[in-house]
Formats: sequence, structure tokens, C-alpha cells
Amino acid sequence: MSLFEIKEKIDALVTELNRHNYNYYQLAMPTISDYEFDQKLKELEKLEQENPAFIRIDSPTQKVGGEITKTFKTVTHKWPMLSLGNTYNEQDLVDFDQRIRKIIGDNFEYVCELKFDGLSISLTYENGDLIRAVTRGDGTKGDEVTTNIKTIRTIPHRIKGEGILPSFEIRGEVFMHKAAFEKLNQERIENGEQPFANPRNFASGTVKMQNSAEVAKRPLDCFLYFLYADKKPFPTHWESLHAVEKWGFKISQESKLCKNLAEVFDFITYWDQERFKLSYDIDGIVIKVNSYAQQEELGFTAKSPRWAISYKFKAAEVETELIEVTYQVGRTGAVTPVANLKPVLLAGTTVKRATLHNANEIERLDLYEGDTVLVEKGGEIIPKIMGVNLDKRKSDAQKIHYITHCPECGTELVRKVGEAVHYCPNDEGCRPQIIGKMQHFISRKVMNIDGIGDETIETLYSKGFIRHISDIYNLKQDEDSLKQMDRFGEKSVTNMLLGIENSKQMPFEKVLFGLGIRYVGETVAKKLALHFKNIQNLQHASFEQLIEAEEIGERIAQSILEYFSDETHINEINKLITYGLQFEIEEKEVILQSESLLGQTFLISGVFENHSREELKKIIEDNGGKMLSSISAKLNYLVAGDNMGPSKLEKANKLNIPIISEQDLFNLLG
Ligand SMILES: NC(=O)c1ccc[n+]([C@@H]2O[C@H](COP(=O)([O-])OP(=O)(O)OC[C@H]3O[C@@H](n4cnc5c(N)ncnc54)[C@H](O)[C@@H]3O)[C@@H](O)[C@H]2O)c1
Ligand SMILES: [Zn+2]
Repeated sequence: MSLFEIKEKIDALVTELNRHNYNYYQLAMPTISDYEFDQKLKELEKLEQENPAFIRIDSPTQKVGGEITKTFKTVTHKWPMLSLGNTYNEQDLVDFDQRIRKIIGDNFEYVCELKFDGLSISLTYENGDLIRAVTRGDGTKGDEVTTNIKTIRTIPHRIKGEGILPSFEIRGEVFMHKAAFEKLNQERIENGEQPFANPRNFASGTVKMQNSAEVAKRPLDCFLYFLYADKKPFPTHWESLHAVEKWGFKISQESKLCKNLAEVFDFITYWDQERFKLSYDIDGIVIKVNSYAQQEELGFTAKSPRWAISYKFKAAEVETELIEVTYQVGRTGAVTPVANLKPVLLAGTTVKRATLHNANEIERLDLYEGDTVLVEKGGEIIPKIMGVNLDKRKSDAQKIHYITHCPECGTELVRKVGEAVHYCPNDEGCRPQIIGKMQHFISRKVMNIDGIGDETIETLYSKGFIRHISDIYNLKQDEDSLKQMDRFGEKSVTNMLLGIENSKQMPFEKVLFGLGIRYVGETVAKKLALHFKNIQNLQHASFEQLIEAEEIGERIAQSILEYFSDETHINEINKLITYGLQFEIEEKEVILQSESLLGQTFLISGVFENHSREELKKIIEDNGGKMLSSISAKLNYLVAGDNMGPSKLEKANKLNIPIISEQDLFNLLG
């Protein structure tokens, strides 16, 4: 290569890798595998080493990959939060070991740890209290996410014990267990939200959420693995790990003290096999020099410590044949494509299917019939297709196009502008939608109706007993004929009818969730119930009034409007009201904490530093204030946080309504 070509190559790699960093860290949606990314980064490193004059300051070899965001307070790290050098092969570890021996001699130990696939966090404790939690950010500065991190049960807010330092930092990895990921991601798919690709992305998306109450609902966990203090009380990393465990921190029980490289290799070989049995994802092994004095001697590069390295496992992947793409219709009408594969063994299980998410994914992969595909088992339990082996494509194969009509009822599918998912709009006539809606309604998380299960719903539907949710409440009429039916019997029918009767006491928010309005999942239903109090208010709410409610965005508002514009839905609700289901929230008797806001009206808008909008609302109401849902001359105060809409601000200014901050509100309370 000529010098000119080398420079071109370096520039191209820098641009490409920076784009991948952005996709990976900011969007949590990488488009190439970690392995490919790391190969390209190594190529760049090598070119730069040979041609140092061409190193660019924005080169990904010169900095840690993430960035800070504007939505949180920025905090400068007392000790930079670095990355780790990595490798996928054993020879590099031998070289690493030799480099170390050259500098510190032969008398040292390694600590081998699992490399948890999550996001790193730095916790600061003072006098035993957790006072701050900060993300890695760009390595120098990070986002302060203390409130969110405090929702993680395994992170102590306060520690007690012997020898606790008055001030220290402890770092570790926040992650989500695979089972929790599968469950929550499934809920997202059902609610029409974009699913996360893996637990790591889900965890990092969660830590950066604005609403801590929402974070609390998503179970995260954390292993701690670095202690930092001005003067470390222990001479080694290993001793620190065991001390902090006594202080109350969760450390991994799988770490191992290794005397030499052979023991390190044993550890690697063992975990390469066993990693799939863990309840969480790891993407490799971290090898650290144990003694702090020796760590200091070895020092750092621009991006990572010289005394540590990570050995990364290649993702488990295998080639197999695509048999066909089939389509599943969910209860909200969302149509999900599934790749049916020639069964193949991968990471200890037989794989027969892979998710394709939506039409974009089929397009991205450019799938043809009978293609040989590369299947990867990453975070998820259901594997995904990474790519196609074009060499093996059959010459007469046809390109796969996403279907245009519902495979269940033949209705033409619709896809809204800006959305990835196709829907079957025939919600009243499409079997899986009808059955799915009723199954959702009776399920444990929704109306929790005893004595009736998914299969019963299918049978009752097939026999013509039920077509709508309201029919469930009419089953009593058919008691005698039901008792005559196969596999039903006296007792089970009595139980079922009792369960149905009891469910009439379920609160409004559950009923609302049960109606199956698109995008109205459990949390949204709760917010709507709290905000609108009863079905009439919700049914007649305008678009503007809907988006006033906490966490209700335009997409949800639109979906609610559409739902209530359908006569069948209104009839259905009216029937349910007649049957005695709850369509308003029980107004609890309020005992005021004070009367300092009595007679005053408030409206809350924007995002607040210390409280959620619902919390502020409660504080106002507990002190005698009244909430209004829109800006009018009747409004006394507009409590404004960050990112308030400009139109509101303008309106409030026009009407001369005082705009106050969160702090001003508390001052009003006295
Ligand atoms: N596919 C893509 O587009 C893309 C883009 C950018 C980065 N990446 C991937 O991300 C990697 C870079 O990410 P990175 O800078 O976070 O580095 P890294 O993930 O390779 O290693 C550093 C991180 O490991 C974590 N870690 C887990 N367990 C640990 C333990 N026991 N001790 C110490 N640290 C532990 C820490 O969070 C630390 O910040 C790349 O190697 C690449 O594989 C992929
Ligand atoms: Zn259909």
C-alpha cells in the first residue's frame, strides 16, 4: 500500500468504527457482530502502530467507546473508567503474559473473572452511604443515575461492618438475567414496542430511563469487581473482593486465583462450555494481575490497563438451512415472521426456529428460499439469524417477500408510517386475535380468573359459546349445557363461573389492561386509570388531553382514539359495565397531610429532577391542591420541569399564569 492508500484506509476504518460505536452505545442496536468489530479495530490499531503520523484524535483506538447524554447530570470520574484490551485467541494471552513478565518478573498471580455482559457502573460510598452512581460514559465523564441504580436490590444503600473505608468507589457490572429479559421482551412485543436484541441492551436502556419507578419494575442485578480508594487497605485485588463481600456487596462466586497461565487456560476452557448454564450472559473472561503494586508498575494505555485483558468467546453460531418463513398473528393483530430451520445443535440445544422480528429484518437479511443461514445464539433463548451464506444459495431460489395478507383470515395487512410491524386489522374476525384477546383478559397478570385457562377459551370459542370478552360474563346462562360437555363436569364449571363472578371486583386498571387496546400494556393502563379516573373520561378525552397524562405519547394516544372510535368496542364496554365490572378507580378517602395548597389549582409538565410527575401530583393532592388537565384561566400554577412543550409555555405566559419549579412547589408547602 502506498502512504496515500494507508491514510485512506485508516480514515475509512475510523469512520466506520465510530459509526458502529454510535449504533452500539447510543442506539443499543449494533449492526455487526462484536467479533467483526474487534477484528476491524485490530486492523486499525496495527495500521496506526506502523504509521503513527496518521493517528487521528477521533480514532476509536484512542478513547473508550461510549458517550455521555444530556438527560442526566454529568459527573467527572475521579479515576477514569477504562475499557479492557481484548483477544479471541490463546496466542495473544501468551504474549500478554510475556509482556507482563518482562516488566514485573515471574512472581505474580492472576485473578480470573467472568466477563459479565452488561454495562459498567461506578458507585461512591461515603460514611457507609451510597451517595452516587455514575455510568462509564466516555470514560472521563459519565451520567449520574443514582436513583435508578438504587432500585437494584443487590446494591446496598447503606453498608455496615468492620474496616469499611470512610470514602471509596466500587465498580461493577449491571446486567439483567436471561429469564427476566425473555419475559419483559415478550411483553414489549405484545405491547407493540420495539424488542431489545439482548439482555445487555435491555439493561443499558433501563439504566438510562428517566422514570425510576419504571426502572424498579425491570429486575436488574449487579456484580462488583473493582475497589477504588485514595489509599487501598488491601495489597491485592483478591483480598479486596473478599473484603467488600463482607461489607455487603455482591461479588461473583466464580472468580478464581490462578498461579500461572495454564490455570488461566483451564478456567477459560471450563467456562467456554459451562457459560450457557449461567442465568446471565457472559461474553468472555477477564484476567487481572492480582497485586496492586504490580498493577501500578504496569500502568495504562490510553484506553485500558496493561495489567488486565479480556479473553472473549466467539458467539455460538452454526450454519443451517432455512426451511420456510411462517407468520404468527398475535392478540393485537401484530404479525411476526418466524424462520423455521433444519434442526441443528447449537450451544447444547437443538435449534429449529429463529425470530425475524418484522419485514425490515427479512429485507436486511435479503433472504431467499432454501438459503443457508448463519444462526447465532447470543443473549436470547430464541436464536437469531446473523446472515446468509451466499456461496450456498441455490441458483433458482426465489427472494422471500413479506406476506401482504393475513395467514389466518386473508385480510390485507396494514403497516403504519414509521412502524416496523404489520397488523391484521380484522380484529373482530381473525381467530388468533379473538382467542388471544380473551386469553389475555383471563390471564394471571390481567383479570386473573380462576377456573379458566387458555385451552378452555379455545374450546368455548370453537363450540360457539364465546366470541367477545363480554360473552365470558354471560356463560352463566349456559351452565347446564356446559356441565354436559366432555372434560367440563359439574365441579369445574361451578369453579369457573365462581372465578368469573369474582373477577368483577378487579380494579379498573386491570379491566383497562384486559381490553387489549394496542400499546396499552400494564403500566400504561395504570397511568391512564390514575389520570382519567373512569372510562367515560378516557373515552371522551381528546388527543391533547391524552398526551397530558404521564408517559402517554402520541402513538399511544392515537391508538386509544382509534379504539374508542369503533362502535363494537363501545358496545362491548357497555355490556361489561352492565355485568358489573369496575370502570372507575375507587376514590380512596384522602386524609390531607396539610391544607397549605387548599383551593389552589396546578398543572404539571415536563421532566423533573427529583420526582416523577405522579409523585408530584400526589404531593399536591395530599396537601389539598387540585390538579387540572389543561391550561386555562382557572389555573393557579404551572409546575414546569425540563423539556416542557413550547406551546404550553406560550399559553401559560399569555394567561399570565405563574410558572414554578419543583423546588418552588415545596416552598409553597412551607
Ligand atoms: N458490534 C458493534 O457494533 C460494536 C460496537 C462497539 C463495541 N462493540 C463491542 O464492545 C466492545 C468494547 O466495549 P467495552 O469498551 O465496553 O469493552 P469490553 O466490553 O470489551 O470490556 C470492558 C468492559 O468489560 C466489563 N466487565 C465485565 N466483567 C468485568 C470484570 N469481571 N472485570 C472488569 N470489567 C468487566 C466492564 O463493563 C468494562 O467496561 C468491543 O470489543 C466490541 O466487542 C461492538
Ligand atoms: Zn387476520
